[in-house]
Amino acid sequence: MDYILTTRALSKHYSHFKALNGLSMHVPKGSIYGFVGKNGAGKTTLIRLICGLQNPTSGDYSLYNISNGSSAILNARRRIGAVVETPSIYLNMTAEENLKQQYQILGLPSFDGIPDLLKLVGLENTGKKKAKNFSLGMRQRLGIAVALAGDPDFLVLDEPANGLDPQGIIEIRELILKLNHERQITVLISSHILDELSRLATHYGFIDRGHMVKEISARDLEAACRKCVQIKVSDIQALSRVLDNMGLEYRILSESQADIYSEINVTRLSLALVQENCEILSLHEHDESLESYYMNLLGGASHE
Ligand SMILES: Nc1ncnc2c1ncn2[C@@H]1O[C@H](COP(=O)(O)OP(=O)(O)OP(=O)(O)O)[C@@H](O)[C@H]1O
Repeated sequence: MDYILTTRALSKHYSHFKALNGLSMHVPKGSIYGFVGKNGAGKTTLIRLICGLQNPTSGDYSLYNISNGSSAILNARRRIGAVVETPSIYLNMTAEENLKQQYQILGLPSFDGIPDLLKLVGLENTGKKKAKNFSLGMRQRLGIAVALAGDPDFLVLDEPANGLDPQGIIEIRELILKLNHERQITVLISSHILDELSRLATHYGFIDRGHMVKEISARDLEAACRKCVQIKVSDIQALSRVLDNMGLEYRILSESQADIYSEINVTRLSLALVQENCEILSLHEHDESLESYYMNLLGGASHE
């Protein structure tokens, strides 16, 4: 797989405190990577390191396969657009003035791209309105427009939905999806709002106390979180025959247990099993959402 960002044993210590502790991370090209962790887990620290705002204590990382030890890392970083903590915008300026300012900072030859950029983030009709009079969602979108000024192919967003109202959250989500689908921009989003992330992310990295607990694709996570009915019976072969006859999808786990993935009619199933002299010993629904998957992971991590 082609990776935009990889880190190897990346650590950042503040005196004796390990904000990042041997972090290993892989952001695939074209992905929307949900970087998940509770407050203080080290998400912003990782972002600050890859943006070159701080140096690692040990370990290393690569952007576009260029190691942070190489002088070419400066060029690789130019391909990143980032909104870290709060959007870098001037509140006394309009959206257009903010973008002009950023174009000048980047030394871009003309302002021709600005109207398109304003349209892309849905701020084309804000005219003379200054950013201080924008809603939080509009400020966040302006911050993203500023981050997009250099035409990056890797966008890094630190908690982009923080403090936004439901409408603002939807607008940011749609913008991120558009950038990813239409412009092939790889996106790294740090967040602890799992429900929102689950609508976007193609990959996840779960971080706890500066350490990567698990990286998993959304597809694999969905399979791991798949809803099913867990059943325990006295005769697994009889169960298998009945489920085959009913055309249901299932997986045998042991001599007495199986997971049934299709929706079942419990009465019909139990009547059919009675015919086969097979007893149901237990039956319950298993639904592991992203939230509980995460809680289970962290529960596991805290006992390491
Ligand atoms: N300059 C610093 N000096 C000392 N400790 C720091 C410094 N910067 C960050 N930390 C600590 O490192 C830890 C990780 O911080 P970081 O900001 O990366 O967490 P985070 O996962 O982004 O959480 P949040 O969502 O709260 O921003 C925190 O405990 C924080 O207090």
